[in-house]
Amino acid sequence: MRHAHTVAQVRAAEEASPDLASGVLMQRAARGLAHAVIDLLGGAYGRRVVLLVGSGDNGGDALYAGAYLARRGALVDAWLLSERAHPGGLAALRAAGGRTVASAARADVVVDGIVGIGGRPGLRREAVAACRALGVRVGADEHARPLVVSVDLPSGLDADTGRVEGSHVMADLTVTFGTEKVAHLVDPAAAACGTVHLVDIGLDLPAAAVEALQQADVATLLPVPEGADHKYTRGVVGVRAGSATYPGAARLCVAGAASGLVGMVRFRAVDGDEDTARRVVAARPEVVTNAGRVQAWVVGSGGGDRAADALAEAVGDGVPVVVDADALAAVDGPLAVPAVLTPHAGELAQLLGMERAEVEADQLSAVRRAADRFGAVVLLKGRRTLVAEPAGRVRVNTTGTPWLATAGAGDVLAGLIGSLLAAGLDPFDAASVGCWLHGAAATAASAGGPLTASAVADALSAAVRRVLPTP
Ligand SMILES: NC(=O)C1=CN([C@@H]2O[C@H](COP(=O)(O)OP(=O)(O)OC[C@H]3O[C@@H](n4cnc5c(N)ncnc54)[C@H](OP(=O)(O)O)[C@@H]3O)[C@@H](O)[C@H]2O)[C@@H](O)CC1
Ligand SMILES: Nc1ncnc2c1ncn2[C@@H]1O[C@H](COP(=O)(O)OP(=O)(O)O)[C@@H](O)[C@H]1O
Ligand SMILES: [K+]
Repeated sequence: MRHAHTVAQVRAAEEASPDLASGVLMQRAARGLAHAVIDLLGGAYGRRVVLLVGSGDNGGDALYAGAYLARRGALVDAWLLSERAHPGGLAALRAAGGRTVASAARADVVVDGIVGIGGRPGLRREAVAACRALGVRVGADEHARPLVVSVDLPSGLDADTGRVEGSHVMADLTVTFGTEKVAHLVDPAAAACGTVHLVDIGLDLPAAAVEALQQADVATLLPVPEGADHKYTRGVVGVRAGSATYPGAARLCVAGAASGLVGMVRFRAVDGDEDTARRVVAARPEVVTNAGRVQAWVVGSGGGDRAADALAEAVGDGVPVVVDADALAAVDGPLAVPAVLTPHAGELAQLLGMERAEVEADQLSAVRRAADRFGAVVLLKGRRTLVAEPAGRVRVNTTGTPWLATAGAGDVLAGLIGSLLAAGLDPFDAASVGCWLHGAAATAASAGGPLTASAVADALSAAVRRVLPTP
């Protein structure tokens, strides 16, 4: 599991550490930072390193790391952006042969130690000017540029929210200490961090504010059939998707549900259209269309106004339900059954009565608010899909590829989550395991190139197989 903590949690853990006063925490951080820079450059000797140094301990980390790099033969210049700089770090850099400069124009790597978790969002004018002089990307600028390594977090980001306000550094690599911060995982801030490398400095931390499943976590959560299981004990998922007007949505949602994680898939079109059902069975002969019990419903896209009736019928069965696409318009308060709502930003904006841009700018707070208001697990789809539950836990998904932004991919995801619910996972686990597998299948099927929703569905079983221990 990857964990992200808030600044307050990190500060409290640092205060409680016996290694704070002696400066040992900072030495661990600086050494980890220097090693990450050496790994990125493939060595230190003869490399031109420019440190951008602010007034606080973030600049101190950069200076101590600079001293370490200088001792290994790098040419290290520290551009001090404030009248104050960490005195111990500065002395160490000078003793190692590093210089302080008031300008610089060229570097193999720029180490961004302007500001870390002690900063307010946005960059000051002199910091922006220094970045521009070195070709460091600030926000959306695009120039020829050196590699940029940010210390703890790209300067100018808000550590705790995932929001971006004002200008900030765009990093290739962010080296962080003790734990990840919310900004490393949650978009749009996460998109500015590049690769995130965590250096363990020995902090004792409480439960995380945000977490991200890793393959080993998914392996422990996956429903796996046991010796005496039969198709009904493994779970039956019911799919209500598609209609005479939109038969494709039915096929895709069923394809997501039929990846083999449940014993059976039952199907009925949102409008009850028999021809849609015949086409689904023609494509997937294992799907059944007669009425019968299910352990979870997926009520999804392609049904227009009829989706409201389908959702009411599904809720009437008293089993958990995945509410996707057209069915989301029928949700105006908590449902009578455990539910996973799966909006994209536009649909979540409608659910909350906000603008889409507001949701995209503050995804974490929007998804938390929706989970609270609807008393349900809410999954906000995007590059970094968020899953929030009413009690406050949040997971962020880090698998996937931008090629996954393709029509029908959401239908596949809804079906997959429904199958995990029917197999017995709770809504929070079903939603977060579902989007992990969906992203992993997409990455494998894309192999760096174009993707269709059908190809994602076809890759699901293999994605599950790769997670399971080898027999
Ligand atoms: N403590 C520990 O054990 C460890 C700490 N560690 C490290 O310490 C870092 C936190 O250090 P910190 O608390 O000194 O704050 P920090 O982020 O350097 O900024 C402080 C100063 O910046 C300024 N400033 C504010 N906003 C700004 C802006 N927008 N743009 C520009 N400048 C701005 C403002 O000063 P001002 O200029 O206003 O006087 C403010 O006081 C943490 O991220 C990690 O790297 C690691 O070594 C692990 C062990
Ligand atoms: N930039 C991106 N990078 C990775 N995944 C993305 C990106 N944009 C969207 N996605 C994913 O693509 C899928 C799109 O789903 P959705 O918007 O519901 O499409 P549709 O309604 O056409 O099925 C979601 O799983 C979402 O998380
Ligand atoms: K920084």
